[in-house]
Amino acid sequence: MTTVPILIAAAVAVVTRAGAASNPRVDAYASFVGLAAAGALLVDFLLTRARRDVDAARARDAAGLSVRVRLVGAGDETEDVDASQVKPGEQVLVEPGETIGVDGIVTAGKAEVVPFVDSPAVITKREGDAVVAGASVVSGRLRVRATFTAGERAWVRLASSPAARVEVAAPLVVVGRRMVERGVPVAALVVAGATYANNAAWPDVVIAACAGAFGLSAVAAVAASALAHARGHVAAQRRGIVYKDAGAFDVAARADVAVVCSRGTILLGEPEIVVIEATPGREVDRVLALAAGAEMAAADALAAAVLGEARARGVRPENVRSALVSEGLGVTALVPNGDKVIVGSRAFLLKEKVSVAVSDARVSELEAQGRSVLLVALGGRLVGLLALQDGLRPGARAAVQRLHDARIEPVLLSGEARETCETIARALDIEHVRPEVLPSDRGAEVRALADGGHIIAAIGHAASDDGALGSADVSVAMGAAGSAPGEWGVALASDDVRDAALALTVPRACRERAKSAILVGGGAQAISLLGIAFGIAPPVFAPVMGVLAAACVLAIVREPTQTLRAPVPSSEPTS
Ligand SMILES: Nc1ncnc2c1ncn2[C@@H]1O[C@H](COP(=O)(O)OP(=O)(O)OP(=O)(O)O)[C@@H](O)[C@H]1O
Ligand SMILES: [Zn+2]
Repeated sequence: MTTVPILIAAAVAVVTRAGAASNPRVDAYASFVGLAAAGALLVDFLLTRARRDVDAARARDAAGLSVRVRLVGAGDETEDVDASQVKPGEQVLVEPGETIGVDGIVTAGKAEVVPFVDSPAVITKREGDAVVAGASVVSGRLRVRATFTAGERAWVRLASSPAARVEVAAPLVVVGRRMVERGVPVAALVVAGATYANNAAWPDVVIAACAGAFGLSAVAAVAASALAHARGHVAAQRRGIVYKDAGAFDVAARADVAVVCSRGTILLGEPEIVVIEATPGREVDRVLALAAGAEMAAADALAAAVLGEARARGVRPENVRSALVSEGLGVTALVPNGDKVIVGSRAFLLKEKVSVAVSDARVSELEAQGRSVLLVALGGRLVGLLALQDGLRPGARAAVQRLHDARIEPVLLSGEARETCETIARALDIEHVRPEVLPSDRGAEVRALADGGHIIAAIGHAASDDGALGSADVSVAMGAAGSAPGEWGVALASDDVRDAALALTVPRACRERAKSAILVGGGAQAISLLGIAFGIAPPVFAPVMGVLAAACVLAIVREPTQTLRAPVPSSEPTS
């Protein structure tokens, strides 16, 4: 973008000097050529130097993945090979102290794993979980079936092919680059036309056109915006955040609403029974026995809590048959004498035509404390209730704060009762809740949020929250890095909701800085173009402005944002 005008201007300078009637302005031509060449070289040097941190980080990432792995052969014997030689579908064994060399799904074993290179966390991985190359086993042993290998591994996928890099393929950068490419000839023509209209001699016209087309400011602006994207991507990767492609990075950067799925995302997903009550004339143990009998058919966290409580109290679950689970509502079953037992939400009991009015006040009270209430009915009558309390996950509050700071509106989406949801939301400083949404309705609920012209991100777990994740503009799937991509725009190697927030706020901050750089550089380009076209500024104004603009835009994108630099506490109080 800068070389052609310099070469043309140099040719003009040489020709006019050699000309019989030597042009008195040839010195001015020469100084433009000299300054333009020096400016272009200087800016190129500055850009290369500014990129060094990104290049170094990527080289480190790639190096961290070149490890030896134990490939499992046909007869279960293992063979030491280079990680890059493993093919998708093959299995590797990973033992304590070893790095997992491929992305994959755990097929056997259980281990404590550092989920990604440089991660401060240790999380448990077991059969069915996804792991990402670069993770390492602390204790235990894993067998992993490779999903992605060599240059397709999550950690290096976007860096290994130059065209796929976020800083090359990000829409903002692509548009900037195109504007520069198309703008240069236009600028040359405009300046040539304006100068010619002023009756200037032909060498003056050409030199002015070259100065007008000398797009150093614009080139620097686009390079700086690309650098902002590259830095954002590297910084996110340092937190175990994997973007599917540059497009996902861009949508994450533009999302202004984050739908947060509650259980397992901001709640621990380990509810405990804190209250069991029986209606007059009934026994608490009987209520628990009935609930536990029915819950044997359910497989979620609430069911696990009920069964755990029964076991802890030595209560034998009622012997039930024909159990029927209604997702997001409750369970029904038949006790031996044929009476129907119903365990579930207030809405579920109403649907099953059980009168719950007597418990309304108590249910509200418990829900106002943020508890989930399960009502228990037998033979069409309410017999008792259970209340469960789930803790907030470490970092939930910090994650919400981060979203607010980045002007991303968090929305809590949950199957829980309104009161319960609002209490949890209040504890986290979330204003908007979408309570009592059945799992099958979550996709529609997410789409409805997008109707206001918002760009919606959803944060949750791949298995339990796929309804919400699948309908968002960009989905952040926790703990999913290494699994088959294509499904989720963003996959986290960690299971930390703070990283989920960073997956949105980091690209957003980078995109903002990239935009500022384009504005500043573009503005400088316009000023030098107009100044030269109207004969207000001499041609050398263009390279001088270009160097200044380059210094400015590099400063704009240099500092990592606070979100990137702030040390993340490894734990915070959970209540
Ligand atoms: N196993 C169960 N037994 C009885 N009732 C249940 C059960 N599972 C869910 N429910 C009822 O359905 C409501 C919503 O549950 P759902 O599974 O949709 O949400 P959740 O898993 O509690 O949390 P999240 O909002 O993150 O999805 C619960 O509050 C409860 O009343
Ligand atoms: Zn807000």
